[in-house]
Amino acid sequence: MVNVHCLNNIASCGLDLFTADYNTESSYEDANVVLVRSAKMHDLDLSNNLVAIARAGAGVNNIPLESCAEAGVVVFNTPGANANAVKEQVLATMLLASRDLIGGNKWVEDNKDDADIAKSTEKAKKAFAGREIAGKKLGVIGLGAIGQLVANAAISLGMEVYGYDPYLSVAAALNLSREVKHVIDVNEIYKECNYITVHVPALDSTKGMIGKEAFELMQDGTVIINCARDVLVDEDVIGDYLKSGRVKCYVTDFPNPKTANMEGALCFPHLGASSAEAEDNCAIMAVNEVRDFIENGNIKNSVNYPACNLGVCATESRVAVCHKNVPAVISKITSAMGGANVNIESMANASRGEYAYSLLDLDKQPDTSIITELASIDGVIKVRVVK
Ligand SMILES: NC(=O)c1ccc[n+]([C@@H]2O[C@H](COP(=O)([O-])OP(=O)(O)OC[C@H]3O[C@@H](n4cnc5c(N)ncnc54)[C@H](O)[C@@H]3O)[C@@H](O)[C@H]2O)c1
Ligand SMILES: O=C(O)[C@H](O)COP(=O)(O)O
Repeated sequence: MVNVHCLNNIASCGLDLFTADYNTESSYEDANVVLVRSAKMHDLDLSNNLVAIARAGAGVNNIPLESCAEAGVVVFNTPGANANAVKEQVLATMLLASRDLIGGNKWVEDNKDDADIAKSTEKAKKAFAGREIAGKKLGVIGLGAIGQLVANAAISLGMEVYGYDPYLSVAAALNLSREVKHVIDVNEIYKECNYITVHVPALDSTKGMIGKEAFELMQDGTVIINCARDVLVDEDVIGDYLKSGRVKCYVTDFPNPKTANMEGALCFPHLGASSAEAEDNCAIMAVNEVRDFIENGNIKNSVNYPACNLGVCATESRVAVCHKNVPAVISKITSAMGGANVNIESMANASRGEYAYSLLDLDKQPDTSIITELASIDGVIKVRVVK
């Protein structure tokens, strides 16, 4: 039985994909697999039973990736599974920041008992007039799963789109409209664009990336949309730029006591991925990744271990080894197998930074003594008999 613990609610259509071999009611302490959305895991212990964490979503800044790698816990996310939901939220907030639909709606609420509301509407409406987004310039910072969808949709809505992503993947580049102006200096976006939307992960290198220097380059009336993570924008200084009018509106999906009380900030309670479709997509992708890892040892969409795939095991046994990416580990593993007269029929190995992963298909079931021997090799982190 494989014990699964859900730290957040995970859509049932995903959980339903687990067979009777999985117990989805496990405690966190007993879990072999953890499914999570945004729950913070940095202060949680990683038990020896734990082999995988699947983030049903994109951002993994709530998970201690390095400690997990060090403990042989493979962390997965679900790239692109909630991208359309965020794209739609960005488009909606761009319109809300341009036309005062929220103010207008509030006016109707406040005047709902006025018998002459139809007449007073025509006088009141000028207070809520706005601007159109067509013909305006949108800068998209980060052209991954979400950024590319936002950029392409904005082109369709008649905007002039600038895109910046120094690490743009080939797949993302192929999906991007040719009409998107790909800039190599992000300052071009800060200087030129009326709307700026950010879609990069929260990393040490991206924290505070939209700060004083960026605000100083912007035009008056710039709209900034942050449906990625609060730490990307320097929220200690943006209030000053909202007051001066340099920034017209700061849309954030990550309210905190500062921004929730900031005039000119339009805050939402982390709704980007909260569509039924995105929740289903993420749950299904997360469970499929976990099942392939548990049942076959294969790794796809990990954020701390390399991709590695040997398909479905056709030999007597398969062993998976999480290890350090250092010399001689693999030769010691293969020597241990040879010494025990176990033949390796096929093998896959891949590395990612300091960590590596090996899958070995064997002609017979290895004794527990061989598994113990493998686990004791210097540099080996975790050994699992998959079959
Ligand atoms: N509000 C929400 O509910 C919600 C939902 C999904 C994702 N997110 C956030 O949005 C982020 C992006 O999601 P995604 O699915 O597009 O991820 P992604 O990994 O597909 O794309 C991220 C892109 O950012 C680029 N990038 C990294 N550093 C950069 C830098 N310094 N400058 C410019 N580009 C840089 C990468 O090359 C990549 O193309 C996530 O990490 C998460 O924090 C929020
Ligand atoms: O990074 C993500 O995928 C989003 O921030 C969504 O988070 P959620 O799953 O908690 O809604």
